[in-house]
Amino acid sequence: MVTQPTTPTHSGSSLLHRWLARAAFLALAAAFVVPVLVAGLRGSVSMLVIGVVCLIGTVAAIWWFVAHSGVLRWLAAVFLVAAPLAVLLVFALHHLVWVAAVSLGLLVLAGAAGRRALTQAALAPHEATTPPPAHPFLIMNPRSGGGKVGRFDLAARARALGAEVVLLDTSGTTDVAALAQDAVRRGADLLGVAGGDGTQAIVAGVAAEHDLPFLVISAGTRNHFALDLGLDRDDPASCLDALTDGVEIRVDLGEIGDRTFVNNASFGVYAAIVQSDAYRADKARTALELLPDLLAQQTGPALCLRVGDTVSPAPQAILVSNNPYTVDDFMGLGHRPRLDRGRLGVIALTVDSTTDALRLLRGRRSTSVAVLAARSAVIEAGGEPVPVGVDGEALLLPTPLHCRIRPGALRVRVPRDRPGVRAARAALDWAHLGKLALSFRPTGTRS
Ligand SMILES: Nc1ncnc2c1ncn2[C@@H]1O[C@H](COP(=O)(O)OP(=O)(O)OP(=O)(O)O)[C@@H](O)[C@H]1O
Repeated sequence: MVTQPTTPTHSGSSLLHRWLARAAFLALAAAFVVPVLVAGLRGSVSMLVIGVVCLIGTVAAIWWFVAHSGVLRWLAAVFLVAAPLAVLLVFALHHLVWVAAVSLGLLVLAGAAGRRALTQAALAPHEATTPPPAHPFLIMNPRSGGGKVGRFDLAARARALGAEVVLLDTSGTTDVAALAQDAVRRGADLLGVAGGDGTQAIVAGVAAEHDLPFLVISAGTRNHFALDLGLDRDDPASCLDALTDGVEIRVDLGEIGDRTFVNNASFGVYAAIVQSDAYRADKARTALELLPDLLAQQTGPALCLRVGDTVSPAPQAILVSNNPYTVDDFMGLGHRPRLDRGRLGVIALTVDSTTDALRLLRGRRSTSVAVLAARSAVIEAGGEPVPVGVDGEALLLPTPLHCRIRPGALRVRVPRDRPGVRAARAALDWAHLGKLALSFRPTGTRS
């Protein structure tokens, strides 16, 4: 088996966000230096004094604001608001409102650049440059996504790029793990799948076992893994670019018993919802509306969830995910901004009454929902087998079931140019921004 050396690289995005951080500080400094300069050039003593006092005072106030709490922080905040107003007033009296306008513009620019820098930094995974694979092996499911393999001519395109392609015979169930293991024995140096997330998970497990890079081709219906990797879900052919112009990122894998999952394992009512047609079509609202009825009709052994010392004695639904979802919705229908945090996301629903069920519609704030992040979780059901959805595949598994995260277990080869992960608005943290501006190493590494 061949493993390629990995060379850390200054990825375009990490360079970009460090320069954005520096630009934010330059704009901030310019916002205060410009009025002082103009005052000096005009030879106005009052303007110069006010300008210098505000400049020095602002630097001190920023420090007080960042480094202290309580009254000192409040006083610093008052100064930070009052200083620009004082400068504005003095410059207005000297008919130089444009100077204040330029200053204000620079402040807005500093804030925007700073926020953008932190948002990018929060999302950009560390990329490594590795040589293109010499013997890529790809499994393609012609039935996935209603026939995307055929529609996008994926097999011919991949073969033209030097890949060995096996099309699944969907008249029966093909053992995709055995296919992948055989390819590794024959010298494959990359494994990939054009198909649903269930197939992605099985082959990703084999790739991780041999520390080989894995290629995700978004040819399924939902492509949740591809979405959270920042790949193009509308054009699966674009994923093949990774074969010729790709970089590697490392992501975590989830494990349930001896199976690998890339997205989630769902239990109880969640399992039913995840496998429903409404969910398959991404109709989150419809799936949500199913919930009260499903809870009322629920059958099967009672579940018990253990996460460290926390025990949920009788949840009706449990969702364990490879890294936590942004749970603005508790259905796990959101997305995961990072896949390399080394934590499982765990959501448990416990509903004792119809009122509770209705409260669930309020989402995360409902008292019926527990949201946790942990390295492992155990699901018990009195030793009975339970239905589980593993990356959307319906299984019946024996209990107790141990779930755990395998940090950085999977090398994923992605196209250098790709849409990327949807940005969540970052808070403007100047201390963090300062560190970013002064850093000369690539950021976005695992923490
Ligand atoms: N290993 C396999 N061998 C043969 N057929 C398979 C295999 N895995 C899945 N199939 C069949 O292929 C079809 C498509 O399944 P798959 O999960 O790949 O894609 P999908 O359902 O379109 O995507 P998603 O999982 O995102 O909803 C299903 O009818 C399934 O039964």
